[in-house]
Amino acid sequence: MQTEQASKPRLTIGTRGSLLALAQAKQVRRELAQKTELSEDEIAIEVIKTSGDIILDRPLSEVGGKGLFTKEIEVALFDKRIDLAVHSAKDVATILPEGMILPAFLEREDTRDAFVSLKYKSLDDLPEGAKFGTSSIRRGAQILRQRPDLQIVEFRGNVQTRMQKLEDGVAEATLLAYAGLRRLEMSHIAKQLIDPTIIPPAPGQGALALECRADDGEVIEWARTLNHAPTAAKMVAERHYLHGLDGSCRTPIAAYSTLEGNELHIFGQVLSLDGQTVYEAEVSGHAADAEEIGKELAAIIKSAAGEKFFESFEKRAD
Ligand SMILES: NCc1[nH]cc(CCC(=O)O)c1CC(=O)O
Repeated sequence: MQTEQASKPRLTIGTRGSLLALAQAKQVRRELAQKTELSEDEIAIEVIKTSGDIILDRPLSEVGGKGLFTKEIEVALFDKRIDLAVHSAKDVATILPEGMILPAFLEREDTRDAFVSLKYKSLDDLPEGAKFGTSSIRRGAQILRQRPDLQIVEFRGNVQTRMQKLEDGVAEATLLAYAGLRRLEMSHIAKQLIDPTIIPPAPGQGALALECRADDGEVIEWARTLNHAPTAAKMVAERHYLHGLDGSCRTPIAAYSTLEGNELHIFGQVLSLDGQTVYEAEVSGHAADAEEIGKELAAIIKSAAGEKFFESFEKRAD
């Protein structure tokens, strides 16, 4: 672990060490310095390795499980080695460890997935049977739904590693969160932005979540200055929807929510791994009822798909 700046910081932010995670932590430090009495050099950034960063040689769906990219950071929060964790909201499990809260969600970036390829301009443009790289079961299922002829290949690692894999011919194309590309100033590598009404993103995609100890009043107050209420309403709906479906990261689950005035709308999609079975539904309501809206969407999809459909994912070998 390394600590950047500040010999005696007033606040220590914990983050994963990827370029994307560091960019996100620095954005939070910058915004805290603008909106609170803290200055940038009073805020340290501590890099923490998570199991998701360490276990790189196995498919993500096998390593799976909740909190793969967050657990070690939460342990550091608990041990008071850090005071505030910055996460990609889509990596945060729907149930937090005892004593932790999410005091704020930052304004959401573009939620869409981006099609990235060296040779091809769009998903439709890929030749018959081409190799498509992704370790996300959601993206794999959604791609196979659109293009059953494609061959899904395992594709782990950070954005730079995945670009190298495209160069090496491991796959002809991949999908990456456009928000991540923008934060890395790499949005130019996106060849096509995917329509979220056809391929909805992962719940939480594109938003940053802050996590801290539930009894740390000062940090909660600082963190709340960064909260973006419309984003928070969408996160509440999307996270309750995911929880209602038991988002164990082994079921392909997607959601796309929008907010017009106080009217919150959420579209949910659940697929079989091969993309051949798809359940979709949508629910609208007042943003203040975000929790109920998310739960209702999960209940509708759950009853349409049936318990057996969800159990089939849990039983897959580890
Ligand atoms: N699972 C890894 C992960 N977690 C968050 C992002 C992107 C950034 C975001 O959604 O805010 C990514 C990479 C990707 O999906 O391309």
